[in-house]
Amino acid sequence: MSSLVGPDEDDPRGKPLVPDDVQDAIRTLIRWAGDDPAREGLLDTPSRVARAWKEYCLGYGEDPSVHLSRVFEEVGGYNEIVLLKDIPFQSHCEHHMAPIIGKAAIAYLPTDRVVGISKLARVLHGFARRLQVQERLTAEVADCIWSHLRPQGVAVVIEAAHSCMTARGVRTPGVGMITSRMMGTFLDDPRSREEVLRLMGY
Ligand SMILES: Nc1nc2c(ncn2[C@@H]2O[C@H](COP(=O)(O)OP(=O)(O)OP(=O)(O)O)[C@@H](O)[C@H]2O)c(=O)[nH]1
Ligand SMILES: [Zn+2]
Repeated sequence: MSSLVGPDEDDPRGKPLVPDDVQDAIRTLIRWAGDDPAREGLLDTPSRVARAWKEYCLGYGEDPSVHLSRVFEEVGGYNEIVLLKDIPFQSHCEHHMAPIIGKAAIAYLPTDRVVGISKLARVLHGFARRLQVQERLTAEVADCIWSHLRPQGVAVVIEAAHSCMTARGVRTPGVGMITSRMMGTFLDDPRSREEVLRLMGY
């Protein structure tokens, strides 16, 4: 029986098997789009597409907050903004399942503990590798850091291009969507907010 979780033991490259009904669904889509799923070039496409989608959606298999469980408390009393900016990410919009490609800036004002900076990017990717709207992605990243790190403030700004607007529909290339979520100090204190936005380059 085929399974999406285990490796394909017949395949030396260990690719996961794709269930027949998933492949059939992609064949139906190819046919509906106007091509012949039985032609040679498309024979392996259904399993490739399915595996690609499993990879785009890896976030469903993880709890991004686990990345924030390892904290460092010996930071020499550092209590200023920590900012990771220009973090590239990819997601897919839940309306069209089309790529969202952008960058994020994630900042927090620590209380008594910090996390390894790579973990902020891991949290972002954990939520981005799902079907999303940009507003929810922004909120989920900020809320996760807020509730698991308990800092004085969190600021997340995401800027992205939506392929559903550039490659189809309104077909307006070059347009960017910006979303932000400010929490704690960055929400309450205009000067902290200004400072973090300036450091982010906005
Ligand atoms: N707010 C928000 N809207 C999004 C996001 N991603 C895609 N959309 C929009 O979702 C909307 C879906 O609108 P619908 O009218 O249901 O779908 P549609 O007929 O395909 O719309 P068009 O894209 O205008 O052709 C579109 O306006 C998209 O631009 C997102 O992350 N946030
Ligand atoms: Zn879309």
